[in-house]
Amino acid sequence: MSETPGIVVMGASGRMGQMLVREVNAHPKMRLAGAVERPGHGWIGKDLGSAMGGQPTGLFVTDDPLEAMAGAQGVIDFTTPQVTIDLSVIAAQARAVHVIGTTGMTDEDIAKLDAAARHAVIVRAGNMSLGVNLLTQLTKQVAAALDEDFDIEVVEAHHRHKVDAPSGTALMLGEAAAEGRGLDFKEAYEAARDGITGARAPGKIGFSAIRGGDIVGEHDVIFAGAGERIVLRHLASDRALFARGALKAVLWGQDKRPGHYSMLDVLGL
Ligand SMILES: NC(=O)C1=CN([C@@H]2O[C@H](COP(=O)(O)OP(=O)(O)OC[C@H]3O[C@@H](n4cnc5c(N)ncnc54)[C@H](O)[C@@H]3O)[C@@H](O)[C@H]2O)C=CC1
Ligand SMILES: O=C(O)C1=N[C@H](C(=O)O)C[C@H](O)C1
Repeated sequence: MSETPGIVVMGASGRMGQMLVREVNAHPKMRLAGAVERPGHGWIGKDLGSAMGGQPTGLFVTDDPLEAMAGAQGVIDFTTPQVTIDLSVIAAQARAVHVIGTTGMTDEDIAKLDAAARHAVIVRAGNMSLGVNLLTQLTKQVAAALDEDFDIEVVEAHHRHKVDAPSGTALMLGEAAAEGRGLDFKEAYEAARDGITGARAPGKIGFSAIRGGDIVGEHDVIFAGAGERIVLRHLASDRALFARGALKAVLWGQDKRPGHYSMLDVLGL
C-alpha cells in the first residue's frame, strides 16, 4: 500500500461529493487524485478549488473516470445506480478500491457489481456512519428478542432532493430486523400504505418515508406491541459523518483481497 493513496471523488459537485472533497483534502493519510462530474456539467474543465468557491488547487474536474483513475488507489462514489455500475468496471481495471455510497440500487444492479468484485475491493453500504451500522446490530438483537406481538415499522426522513425511497439506510435496518426475527426480507417488506389497506398483517415490516427541507437523514425502527413501544433512532445532522465513514472504508480496503464488503466489515461490527 502506497504511503498516501490517491483518491478520486465521483460526483464531485454533489452534496456528498463536495463534502468528500473537503474531507479527503483534510485527511493526512490520503491525497485527492481526481474529481469527476457528469458530461456537460458546468464544472468540467474547471479548477476544482475555484469551482467550489475557494482557492485554485491545480486539480481540474473531468468527465472521464478512466483518466481520473490513472495513478489512483481508490474512488469514492456517491452518485446514481447506473453511474456506479459503469464505474465498477473501470475501478476494477485500475485495481482501485471502489467505495459505494449510492443508494436506490436494485438487486439486479447489485448483482452487476459481482464481476468487478472478483478483481478489486468494493465496499458498499447504504449508510457509512458508525451509528447506523451499530443500529443495524441493535435492531437485529431487539427483533430476535421480541416475538411477533411486536410489529416492526421503519420510518425515515430526508431532504426534499432525495430521489429514492425507502432510503438505503431504512432497507439496511429492515433487513437487520428481518434477519433477527428469522423472516424472509422480500416477503416481509411492506411498502408505504395508502387507502383502504385492511388491518396490518403479522410478520410484515412496514416502511414510511418523509421528504422535506434540508433534513440530513433520520431513521426510527419501531417495535410496537400492546401497551408499549420500543423505538431505536438514529439522527444524522452533518453529512461529514457519511464522508468520514467512506474515507475509513477506502483506507481499510487498500490491503484487502478482492470482494464485495460492507461497512460492518470495515468497522468490525
Ligand atoms: N451511503 C451513505 O452513507 C450515503 C449515501 N448517499 C447517497 O449518495 C447518492 C448521492 O447523494 P447526494 O450527494 O445527495 O446527491 P447529489 O445529486 O447531490 O450528487 C450526485 C452527483 O453525482 C453526479 N453525477 C451524475 N452522473 C455522473 C457521472 N456520469 N459521472 C460523475 N458524476 C455524476 C451529479 O452531477 C451530482 O453532482 C444518493 O444515492 C444518496 O442516497 C448520500 C448520503 C450518505
Ligand atoms: O440521500 C441522502 O441524503 C442519504 N442517503 C442515504 C440513504 O439512502 O439512507 C444515507 C443517508 O440517510 C443520507
